[in-house]
Amino acid sequence: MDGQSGKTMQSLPDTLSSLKGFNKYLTPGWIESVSHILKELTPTKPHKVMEEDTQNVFECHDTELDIKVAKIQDEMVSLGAQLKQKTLQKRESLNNYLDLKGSIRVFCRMRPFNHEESYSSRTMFTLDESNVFLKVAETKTKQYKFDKVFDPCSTQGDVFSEVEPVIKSAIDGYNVCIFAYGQTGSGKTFTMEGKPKDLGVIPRGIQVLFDRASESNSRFQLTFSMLEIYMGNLRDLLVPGSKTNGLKNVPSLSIKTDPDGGIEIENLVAVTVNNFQEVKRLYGLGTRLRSTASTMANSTSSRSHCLIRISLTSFDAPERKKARNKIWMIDLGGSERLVKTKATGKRLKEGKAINLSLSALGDVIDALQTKKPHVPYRNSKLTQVLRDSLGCESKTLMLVHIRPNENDLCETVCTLGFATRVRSIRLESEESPEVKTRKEDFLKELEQTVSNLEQECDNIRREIKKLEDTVEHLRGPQTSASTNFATSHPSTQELKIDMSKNVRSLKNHREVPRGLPRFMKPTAASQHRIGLNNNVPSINRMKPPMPPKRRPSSVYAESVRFPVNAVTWQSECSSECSISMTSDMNWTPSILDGTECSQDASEYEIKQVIFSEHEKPSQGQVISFKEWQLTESENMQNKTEERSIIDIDNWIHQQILQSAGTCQSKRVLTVPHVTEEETFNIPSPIKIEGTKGCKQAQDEKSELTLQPPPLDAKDIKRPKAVNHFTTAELCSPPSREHCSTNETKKHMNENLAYQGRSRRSLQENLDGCMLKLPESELNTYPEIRPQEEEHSIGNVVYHWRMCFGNDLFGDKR
Ligand SMILES: Nc1ncnc2c1ncn2[C@@H]1O[C@H](COP(=O)(O)OP(=O)(O)OP(=O)(O)O)[C@@H](O)[C@H]1O
Repeated sequence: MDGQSGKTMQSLPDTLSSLKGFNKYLTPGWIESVSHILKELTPTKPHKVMEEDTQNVFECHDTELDIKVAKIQDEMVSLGAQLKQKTLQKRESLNNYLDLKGSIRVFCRMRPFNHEESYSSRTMFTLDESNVFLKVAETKTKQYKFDKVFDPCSTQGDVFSEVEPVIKSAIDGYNVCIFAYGQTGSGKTFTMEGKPKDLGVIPRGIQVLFDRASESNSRFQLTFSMLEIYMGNLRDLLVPGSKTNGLKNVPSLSIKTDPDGGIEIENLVAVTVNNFQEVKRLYGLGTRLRSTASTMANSTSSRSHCLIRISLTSFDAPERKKARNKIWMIDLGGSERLVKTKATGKRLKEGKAINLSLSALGDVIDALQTKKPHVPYRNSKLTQVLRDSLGCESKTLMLVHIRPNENDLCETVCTLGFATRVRSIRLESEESPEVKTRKEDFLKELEQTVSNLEQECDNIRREIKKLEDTVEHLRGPQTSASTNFATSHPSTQELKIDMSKNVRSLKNHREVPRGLPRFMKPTAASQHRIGLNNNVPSINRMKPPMPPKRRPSSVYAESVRFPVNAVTWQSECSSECSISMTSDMNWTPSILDGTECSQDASEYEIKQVIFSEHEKPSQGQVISFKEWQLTESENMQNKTEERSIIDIDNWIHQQILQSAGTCQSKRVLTVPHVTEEETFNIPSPIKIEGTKGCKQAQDEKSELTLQPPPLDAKDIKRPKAVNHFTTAELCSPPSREHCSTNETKKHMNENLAYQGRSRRSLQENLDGCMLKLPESELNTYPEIRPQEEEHSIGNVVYHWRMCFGNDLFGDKR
C-alpha cells in the first residue's frame, strides 16, 4: 500500500466521524459497506479503534434516527386518531343527511322521445325539480311528488350525482338497495348500465366504491355477484349452466337468514374483485346470460329482475356501521300491462311473474314506509332476497322511469301511482312551508359539513402519507417497511391475498386478523414506554388475545319440501307465487310457446337456518364494549371460515367442479387475470378450502384439488378481441384423477347437518358436467358463435368452446 492510500485510510475514520452530522442521510447499508471497506484495507490505526469509531457512528445514527422516527410515528398515530374521528363524524353527518332526505327515496326520470316516437307523439306531462304534472283536463292537472325529478335532458352524470351519497354510505357499512323501476322500454337499463360512452349508475357506482375503498385507511374486500329472478326463481348469472340444461347439477340458490336478520343466498357465487376492469368482465358474462327477449314494447326487453350485489368486508374499520355489508343494484323487469303488450305463452307468464313480484315489492316498501307491524317480505323471492337491505338501517333508492309520449299514458299513470305509494309516508303536503325551509337549510348545512369533513380526511391522509415517506427516507426502504405504517390503502390484490391468508391461517393457526388500522399500532417510542420486547416484530405485539375459537358453527339448514297447491298459495298471498324451485330443474321446451320453461312448480321449499340454543344471545345480556368487540371479531372470523375462499387461477373451473359436487356453501372466488393478447395458459391446480356442506365431502373420493387436463397450451390460445371470459375459460375441464378427498374430509361432520340431499358420486357428476351454451342461445347471438374443440380424458370427452363477446360497460375492443 502506498503512502497515498495510507493517508486515505488514516482519514477515513475522520471522514466517518465528520459524517455524523449527516447521519440522517446515512443508511445502515451504506455504513455497513464503508466499515467493510475499512476492514478489507490495511489499517494504519488498530482495527479496534476503527471499529469503535464506526460503532459510534452506528450508535449515534441509530439513536438520533430512532428518536426522529419515533416522533414522526407518534405524530402519525395522533393523525390516525384524528382521521378516525373525522371519518366517524362524516359517517354520522352523511347518515343524518340521508335520513333527513328519507331512507327510502324515490326519483323519477323521464326519457326523451326515441326516433319512432318523435314524429307522431306529444306529451301530457310537465316537470319541475321534484314534481311531475299530468294534464288530465284543460284546466286540471294531477301532481306527483318525488324526491327528485330528472327531465329528458338530464344526463347520466346528473342522475349519478344524486345517487352517489347513497353509494358512499355503503362504504360506511350500511346496506344499500338501488332499484330501477318502470315500464318496458322506459330507460331502466339505460340508467343502470348506460352506454359505452355514457356510463350508468352501476359502473359509476362500482368505480366510486373502489375509489372510496382505496382512499380509506381501512382494508376492504369487495366481492361481486350477479343473479336474476326469473319467473320466481333465482339464477346465478355467473354460472352459465344455471340457465341451460347443459349442466344438470348446478347447485340451487336458496335464501338463508342468520340470527342477526342478515340474508345470505346459499350457493351464490361471489367473486373477489380488485378493480373496475374485473367487475366489467364479470358483468359482461352475467349480462350475456340474462333473460332478454324481443317484445312489442322493447326489442331487447329484460324478462327478469337482474340483481347485482357488491359485498363489502372490512375487518379493521370499527367506525363502519357493520363489518360486512352489501349494496344491491337492481334493474327490475319492466312493469307492463299485459293487454297492451299482447303477450302470449311464455312472454305472458314472464310478464305476470314480473308484475306479481313488483306488486310484492310495492307492498313491502309501503309497509315499511307506513311502519306497519307486518312487512310481507315472504310474498316474493325478490323481497325475500332484499329483506335485510330494505327498511331499517339500510338505504333504499328507487329510480322510477317513465316514457314521455301520450300513447303510454296508462302505463305512466300506473308507474306514477306505484311511486306515490312507495313514497307515501313523506308526502310533503303534510309539512308546513316553514318546516320545509328549515329542513332544506339543515340539509344544505349537513351537505356542507360532509364535504368539509371529506376534505379534512383527505388532508389528514395526505399528511400521514408525507410522514410515511419521511420515515421511509430516513430509514431506507427495508426498515421503513417494517414500521408497518402504510396508511395508503393496500392494493386490493394485496388485501385479497391477505384476507384469504387470514382465512387459511384462521383455519390452521387460529390467529386473529389484524384488529387495528396499521397506523394505530404502537410507535417505536410507545413500545419502549410500555416495555414491549424489541425483538418481537411490532406487527405481532398489538394482536389482542385470541378468544378461544368456537367449535365449528352448529348452524345448519333444514330443507323441508312439501307439495303445495299453487292456486291456494296465490290466493293466500296477494303477490307473486313464491314457489321455490331448485336450479337444477330441467329447462325443457314448452309445447305452448316452443321455448324453454321451468318445470316442477309444485314443490315449495322452505329453508330455515336453525341455530343451537347455546348460540342464541341471551335476552338482556349486557357485555362491555371491549367484550363486544372481541365477540364481534370472533363472530366475523367464524363467519369467514364458513365462507369458502377459493384460490384459483381460473374461477370458472370451479363452476364445473361445483356442478359436479353440488356444493352447498357460499362461494367466494377470484377473477383470473388474463390480458387481451396473452396466451391462455393452462391453469394451475385449483385449490378449494373449506367448502362447508360440500357434497363432495360425502363422497368417497373427493379431494378438491383439480388440475387442468394435460393439454397443449397452443390448443387453447385465447382468441383476440375478447373482453369476456371465453368459453374456453368457462369450459376448462377438470381432470378426474386429481379429485380426492383430503381437503373436504374435515367438513364431513358439518355435512351431516344438511338434510334430505341425495348422494351422488363425483365421478358420475364429472361425467355429466359438460358446459355448453344452448343452441337457441347461440343462434340468438351469432357473434358469439363458438369455435368448438374436443378433448378427451379417459372415457370422457370435453367440449371446449371459444366465443367472442362485446364489452358491456363500454368500449368494444
Ligand atoms: N335517458 C335516455 N336518453 C337517451 N336514450 C334513452 C334514455 N333512456 C332510455 N333510452 C333508450 O330507450 C331505449 C329503451 O331503454 P331501455 O332498454 O333502457 O329500457 P328498459 O326500461 O330497460 O326496458 P326493459 O324493461 O324492456 O328492459 C334504449 O334504446 C335506450 O337507449
